[in-house]
Amino acid sequence: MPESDIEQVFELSDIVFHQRTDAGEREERRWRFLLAHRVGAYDGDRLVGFMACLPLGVSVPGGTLGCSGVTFVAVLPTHRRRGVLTAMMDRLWSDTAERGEPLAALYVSEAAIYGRFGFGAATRAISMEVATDRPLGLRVEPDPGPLRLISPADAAKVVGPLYGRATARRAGQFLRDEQWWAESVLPRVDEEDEDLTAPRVVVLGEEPRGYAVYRSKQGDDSVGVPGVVQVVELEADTVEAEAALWRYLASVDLTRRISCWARPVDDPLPLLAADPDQVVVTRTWPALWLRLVDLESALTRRGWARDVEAVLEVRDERIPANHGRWSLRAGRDGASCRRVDAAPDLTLAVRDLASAYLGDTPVRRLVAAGLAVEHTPGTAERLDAALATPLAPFAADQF
Ligand SMILES: CC(=O)SCCNC(=O)CCNC(=O)[C@H](O)C(C)(C)COP(=O)(O)OP(=O)(O)OC[C@H]1O[C@@H](n2cnc3c(N)ncnc32)[C@H](O)[C@@H]1OP(=O)(O)O
Repeated sequence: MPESDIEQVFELSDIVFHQRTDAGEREERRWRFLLAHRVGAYDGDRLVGFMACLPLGVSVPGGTLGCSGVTFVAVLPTHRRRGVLTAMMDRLWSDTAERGEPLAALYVSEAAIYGRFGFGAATRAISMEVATDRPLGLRVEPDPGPLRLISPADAAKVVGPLYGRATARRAGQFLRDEQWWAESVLPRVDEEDEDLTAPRVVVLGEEPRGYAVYRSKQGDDSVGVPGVVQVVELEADTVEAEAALWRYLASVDLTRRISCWARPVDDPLPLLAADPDQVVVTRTWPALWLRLVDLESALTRRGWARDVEAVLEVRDERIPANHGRWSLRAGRDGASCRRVDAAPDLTLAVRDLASAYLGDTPVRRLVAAGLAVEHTPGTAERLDAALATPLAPFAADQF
């Protein structure tokens, strides 16, 4: 879709998402569309469908892979249920193959939409609330290093390497450049809640060992509304550094609550809290949805924790190049994956393989649910051991 049609995208998305994007906001949001591969569907000259595919890199066990970050999917209400989204998805598969991106990922508006296109929920996130009307007691000694607030403009330089290390440790994280830090992680205004302050970046240690990005909101005691610290992200090299950052966030004056929209399911804070009632996990939700667009490449270019050999029969109704039987030989020294006619050890749909790919959903659970069929007993267990990751997969970035 040509750049000159970006204005039409705003008109389309305002209708579809029931919003009004004024001229200033359009200017601020343009960067994403300029960065993206844009797929448009037209009726005459009129844009009736749109999808933005951001050229991203995502961490997988042992490395990073090219990944199309699909966002702003919209079809005019007058043109829905005629196959416009389906046609745009088909275009995405051929484009990503050309660009050499083996993966695509998205966040859903409605969970029922994307399974049919081969996407599976591949990471989960938790939302947490921390009561900070009293001191936050922790069961480890926080890192005593100095804390300093830095300008968001310096974030990429100062904490970028820390984020890079966190990305290498945990699958599902997206690579960032300076533009991504500035526009996506640290935009001045929060699109969801304009009462939140601009983001603050607090850094622990002269040689940074951890950082947190947060916004805050003034409370109103006269009506019993507490001031809130909203954590955007927090990364640290050690649990002591993590504890120091939580203690700081819990001690911000004139606030009585920390709210976190998305944290990894293995976030240590609920375990660290001396009073577990102070830290409440309010929700666990399927977060990033993944699509293995190039199955062979996706399977051979991730690291494997253990040796495994199996013939996988993968059902993929949308991408014929993936559909069929694959002999997977994987282990710590690498992996190969080639087409075979041999009898399968395990049969599953590509969307379910995507859910297992970053180590989130165990294949054994898919078998127990009747979504994968184990022809050779023990295959699911061996696959799970090989797919396992030390940390739960998680993406801090939303797009
Ligand atoms: C990653 C993101 O950007 S999430 C944001 C997604 N966008 C929205 O929710 C905005 C509002 N909705 C829309 O713009 C459109 O309805 C879309 C994009 C969800 C669907 O576009 P359409 O062109 O209508 O989809 P299309 O006609 O290709 O439908 C394909 C299949 O998906 C199904 N489908 C489409 N939307 C939905 C839905 N909301 N829930 C369940 N199934 C759905 C269709 O029924 C169809 O199935 P079928 O072939 O068995 O009949």
